[in-house]
Amino acid sequence: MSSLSMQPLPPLEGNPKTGSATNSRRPSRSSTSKPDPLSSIAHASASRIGPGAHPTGHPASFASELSPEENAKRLAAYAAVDEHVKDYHKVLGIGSGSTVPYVVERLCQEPHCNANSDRWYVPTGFQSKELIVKAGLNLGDVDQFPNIDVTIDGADEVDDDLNAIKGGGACQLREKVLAEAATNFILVADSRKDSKVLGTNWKQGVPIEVAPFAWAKVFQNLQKMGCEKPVLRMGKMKAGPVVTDNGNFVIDAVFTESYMRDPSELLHRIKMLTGVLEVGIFAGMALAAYFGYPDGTVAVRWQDGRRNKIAAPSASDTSAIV
Ligand SMILES: O=C(CO)[C@H](O)[C@H](O)COP(=O)(O)O
Repeated sequence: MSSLSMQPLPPLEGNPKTGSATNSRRPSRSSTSKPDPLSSIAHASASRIGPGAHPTGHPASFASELSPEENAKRLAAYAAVDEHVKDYHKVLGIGSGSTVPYVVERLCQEPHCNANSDRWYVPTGFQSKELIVKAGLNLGDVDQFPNIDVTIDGADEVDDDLNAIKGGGACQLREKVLAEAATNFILVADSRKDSKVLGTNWKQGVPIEVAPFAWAKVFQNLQKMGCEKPVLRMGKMKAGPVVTDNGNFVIDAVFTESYMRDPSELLHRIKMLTGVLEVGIFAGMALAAYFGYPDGTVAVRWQDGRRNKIAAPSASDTSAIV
């Protein structure tokens, strides 16, 4: 994961105890009225939605400063938003990782920003919640919006059939719920994630979210399935394992190529292990995947096998989208 997604973010405004975000510009209700079920949600303020909002934290002139890899992520994200988000879409799912900030960035630009005042954004975890709140967008949750128009998310690797490995950021449980809830689930990534068979470039294994007390049993069962060396993912700058946004552990499990050639079967076998909450194999879920290339082009692969390429924007186009 790039440092972009790992930048420490300032705390949310709002109730410091609950961590709930509030927008001070929202009209206040009288104290006699019923509690507002949406009071913990950051409401968009027209003045905060628009080209000025930069969820990535970059100033407006950052385009020329991006590395080719970062620019590739940005182009993929922009192309996906431009092709799949329509003004009439009122609920969007926002994924996790270092590519997704560019999705939010695009959504805060003309013409997309014009639809933001009555659109709800559902995050896949802490990071995307912060992106949504900091951009001044309406924050929702999947229990309010079990049907999402479009979810756009990153990927660790995508195979020829658009099966994906996700969970490099340990968000796969919420990511899968939002992928399933979406009418259209779209992946965005740089070209390094584009592969024929899962496990070719992503060597870390399949991320598996497990109930903490069950991790050793799942570990043992993964070994019985043929995973030689499952790894309990450990925290960085923290003693002990990574704890997900849902309070669980993650095991990364490498499987042989023959397993990886049938990701659907592998997903179902792992999911059946007691103690497993979700598996970072997204089989047959994505409608399309957008891969940005360092030369400025974007390759698009579709669920039905179609492929197309979006040409690199000209210098004038690039300045227009910043
Ligand atoms: O699945 C994820 C987090 O759980 C991410 O979407 C995935 O790791 C891709 O991240 P990035 O865009 O930083 O490469």
